[in-house]
Amino acid sequence: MTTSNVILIVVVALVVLAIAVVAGIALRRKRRISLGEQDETASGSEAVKDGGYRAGGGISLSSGGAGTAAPEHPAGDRTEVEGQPGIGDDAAVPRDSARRDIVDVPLPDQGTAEAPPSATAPEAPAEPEAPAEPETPEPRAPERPAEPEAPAEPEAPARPEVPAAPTAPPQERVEPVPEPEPAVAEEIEEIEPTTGRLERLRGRLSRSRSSLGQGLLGLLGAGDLDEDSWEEVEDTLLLADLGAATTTEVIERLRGELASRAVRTPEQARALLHEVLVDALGPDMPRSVQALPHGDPAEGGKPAVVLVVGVNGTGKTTTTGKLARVLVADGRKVLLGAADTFRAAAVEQLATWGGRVGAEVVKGKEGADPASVAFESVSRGSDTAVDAVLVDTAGRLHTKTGLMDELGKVKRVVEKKAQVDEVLLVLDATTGQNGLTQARVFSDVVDVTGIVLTKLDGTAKGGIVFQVQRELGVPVKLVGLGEGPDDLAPFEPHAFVDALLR
Ligand SMILES: Nc1nc2c(ncn2[C@@H]2O[C@H](COP(=O)(O)OP(=O)(O)OP(=O)(O)O)[C@@H](O)[C@H]2O)c(=O)[nH]1
Repeated sequence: MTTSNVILIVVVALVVLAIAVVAGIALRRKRRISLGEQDETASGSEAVKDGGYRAGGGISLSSGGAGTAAPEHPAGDRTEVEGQPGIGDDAAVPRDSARRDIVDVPLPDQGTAEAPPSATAPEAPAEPEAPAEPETPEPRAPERPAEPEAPAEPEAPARPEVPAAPTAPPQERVEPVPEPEPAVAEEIEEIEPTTGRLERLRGRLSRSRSSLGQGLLGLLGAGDLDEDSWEEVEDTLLLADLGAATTTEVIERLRGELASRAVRTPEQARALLHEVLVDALGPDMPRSVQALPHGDPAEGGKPAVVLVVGVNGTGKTTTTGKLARVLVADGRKVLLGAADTFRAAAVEQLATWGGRVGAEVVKGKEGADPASVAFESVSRGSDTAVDAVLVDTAGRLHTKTGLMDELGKVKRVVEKKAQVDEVLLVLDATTGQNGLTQARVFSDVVDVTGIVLTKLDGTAKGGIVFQVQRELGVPVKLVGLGEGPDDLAPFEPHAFVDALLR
């Protein structure tokens, strides 16, 4: 072999080696996204919006449409339908798959005497059948025995929903409620304007902001994103309670967009993250609270009816009181129905809220039938031409079939008198996944139309907002950000994400 041949072979070998090295680097670059270098000229990036928590308006109020229907589910799939979902449990089950419907479980009680809506209402004849269970709810603890899960065959037809004759009373038996006391004319407090509340309360989200917002920005802005980094992003989202399905969706979008948009700077990453998170919050979902009357009540219009439901201690009474303040601040006349008859203190608590804004409160005796209190509240509200009747119901464990049936009955009885415009489910954001399980059961029983997520000021898991909407297909309409009387804010996806990423 000549010297020139040897040189040729060496040169060829070096060229092949160089090609291999260049190809390897190129491949590796493709898998990594570098955000470390400043590259202001990178194309496709959008101007970074200032991350201010700006709530454009106050709490949006509207009149209910004809019949209150649960909103369409925004996601194609619904995950984790039974029990406690686990991390990584993303088996998709269609939302409309068969589910146990608690409303359809017939109650054994057969009494049908309607509570007279007012002293002048005609006496309702009681049906001869004896009630199979006491109508009066027992005190909260111990709960009354749960009714059988499955309907007993022979009892199914014994409870028609439609009265036999036009003059017949509603089929639900409700007990009379004493005449309501006139509103206590206390000094009416000054109420904070509803506009800009999210801005004012932004700091209350600091725990979620540091764990979710800052955590994500730290990861995305730190530099090269390899597989380990993406796993950390995933963990951050899961720990903030976004849920498996939303987490997967967010990560897939982030990966795709980061690659295709040539995002290079932390600011660009922040803008992208903002966009992806807002989109995951369904910014177009209807979020106005349907608490405005149908026509002018002074001229025969009907008041709006809002039911406030949820498990014990989530903040129902507080939210009812806060919402009353929002309405009064909007110049509305409000009546509060204290249908939480389990706990005398709850009635007094609501009466205090009512007194502070000059709203009449309809109360039942402790242990009275909550359906009759709700019915009387709506009757009284119509008679006194209020704009909105807000009915606070007792906290009930979603696992207690009897209590859930009772809630279904409250709604059905109210519907004999007026359309229920809004059913607000109050969820405690600090309870995480358990809140979702509750939400599903309540949705089945009373067609929840809006979520109020309370105690967001006390949790690092603000991501529950994403999951709750996805799972239920019901918009979060209001958020509770403190115990103060005006610490209730409208939920606005843009402002919320701004606050998280600031
Ligand atoms: N930090 C914080 N506390 C809240 C919020 N909303 C309600 N709370 C507190 O939660 C506690 C329970 O509130 P309630 O309104 O009594 O709850 P409830 O659901 O009516 O309770 P039950 O009638 O027992 O079912 C009270 O101490 C409230 O001040 C909130 O947004 N943030």
